Amino acid sequence: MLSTPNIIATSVACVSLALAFVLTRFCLATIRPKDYPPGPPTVLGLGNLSQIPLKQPFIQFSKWSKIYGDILGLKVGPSNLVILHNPQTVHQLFSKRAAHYSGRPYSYIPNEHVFCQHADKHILNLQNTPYLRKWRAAVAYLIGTSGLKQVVPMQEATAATLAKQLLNTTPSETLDYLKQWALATPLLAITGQRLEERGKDFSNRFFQAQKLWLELLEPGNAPPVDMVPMLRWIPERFASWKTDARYVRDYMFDEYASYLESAQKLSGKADVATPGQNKSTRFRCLMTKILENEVEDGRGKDGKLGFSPDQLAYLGGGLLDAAVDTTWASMMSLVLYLAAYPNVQEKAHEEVTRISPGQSPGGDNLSNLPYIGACIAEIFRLCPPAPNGLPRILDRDDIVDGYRIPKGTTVLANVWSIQRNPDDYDQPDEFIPGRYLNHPLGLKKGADDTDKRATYTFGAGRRLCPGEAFAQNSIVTAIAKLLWSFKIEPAEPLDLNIETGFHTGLVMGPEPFKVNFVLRDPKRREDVLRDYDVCQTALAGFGL
Ligand code: HEM
Repeated sequence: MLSTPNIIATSVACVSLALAFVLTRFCLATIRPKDYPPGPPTVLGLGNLSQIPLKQPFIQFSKWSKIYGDILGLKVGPSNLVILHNPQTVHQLFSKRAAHYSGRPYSYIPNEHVFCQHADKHILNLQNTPYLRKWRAAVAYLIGTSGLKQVVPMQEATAATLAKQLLNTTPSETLDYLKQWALATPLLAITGQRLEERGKDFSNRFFQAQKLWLELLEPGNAPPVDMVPMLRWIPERFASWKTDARYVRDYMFDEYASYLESAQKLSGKADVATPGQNKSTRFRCLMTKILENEVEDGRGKDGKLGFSPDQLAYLGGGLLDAAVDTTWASMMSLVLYLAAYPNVQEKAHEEVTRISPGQSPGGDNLSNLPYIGACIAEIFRLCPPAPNGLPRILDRDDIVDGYRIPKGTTVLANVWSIQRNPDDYDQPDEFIPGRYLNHPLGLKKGADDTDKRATYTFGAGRRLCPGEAFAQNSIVTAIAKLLWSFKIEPAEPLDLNIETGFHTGLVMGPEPFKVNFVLRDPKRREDVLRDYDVCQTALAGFGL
């Protein structure tokens, strides 16, 4: 029999041994694995964690890629992080090997404190499963190039509302109107709700939830609960991330349900009889269409596209959340650059007045604006709202260009760096929209275009953003109407420097700036108001 002191000594020794084992295992896991892609030397216990800047890490990744190569391997504590810096590898992994590179990494806070019982329904968290394919099939048809026609009047109406609001604004209010516009368009198209009817409280709650949500998702803001599980047990009064997560969860829970409710109401509505048209003009938002199973060639009628009410609520809510901040950031960058480059703005204005001399542009005219399209493409290249894209998780061991990438590695594409590569783009740091008129991918003469895309701002492969065409149309419509009526003038010196003039975070956009929207001609005030009325009448024709 052991005496009490011996039992205590043995227990202490066992616990110490167990702790030493866990610690050693942890430290060994922070060392670069064999044949892993090269990167800066690691520190025992931390890997490269202490060397990765929290602000705009993509700039440091880009610098490292010049030293260690296009496939950069880092250790974030015990986890593996691989960052791709060339389009061919992005294509090879995200498109050709999509079966293994299309899941999203697990993260404790979103899963256990935000999505909770709905973790298997939110697009941000969907893994590479048959449900992801069903989700994307329903959405791709409705907001892809072919399904977008019905949304055009909504995009025109929210753009006309923005122009009307900018008639009576101060430079400090401008960005707020752009923000409301970025929410109004997808809110109407996806959920059938009009922002005017939901009011300021809803809009405040929406943007507060987005802000907290993006902060929670941004590495370094919340404590590293994925790496140090003990931190999960800290009580809420010492862990503000728990309060923030609750705010976001409640927003999703309440508002996603309200989106479903309005979609259901629209589903029950009778057709609207519009004089001179024998076809139904009743408006059905994207969620209503899915509810009615009205998808390409009746594919939905056999039940394959059926979604449960909770699934549909999270489909619409997740889609809306993904649409707003990204579009707002792109629109702000575009306004910022047009104000800073008056020559480019003049050329874009001339293009709009050429195709629509007497009235604010709309309808088919909007698909005939190559220079404005080039300005937007150039903004996507220079100021991608997600400079590192969204992370993918590798679901098996893989060999890439001779390097071994272990299962469970998080893989990112450094979009910012890829789109500023001097081998591909002339004067890559300059705002030169004309490059997209000279070459469909904006590439310089002689650059290899194999497996390259015009932009990586919307990602690549199986998880490519399904809202690309929707965002593009919304921005063209709004900027064309604004440039037709207004001149955008700086109200203060503008900072275009990515390190000082742009905020960091999961969605990157310009720091607040001030510009004036000056009417090009006092007579245009009437035109703006008339355009607003025309667009409102068009909405009424859809029963809205
Ligand atoms: C300029 C505006 C936008 C930008 C820059 C943008 C960018 C992105 C990026 C980088 C991704 C990740 C892609 C990947 O993993 O490869 C993404 C995903 C997504 N985007 Fe967008 N997006 C924009 C607008 C929109 C809009 C308007 C919608 C909806 C109407 C939308 C819906 C989504 C959805 C649902 C996903 C998740 C797809 C998935 O995980 O399978 N986005 N977006």
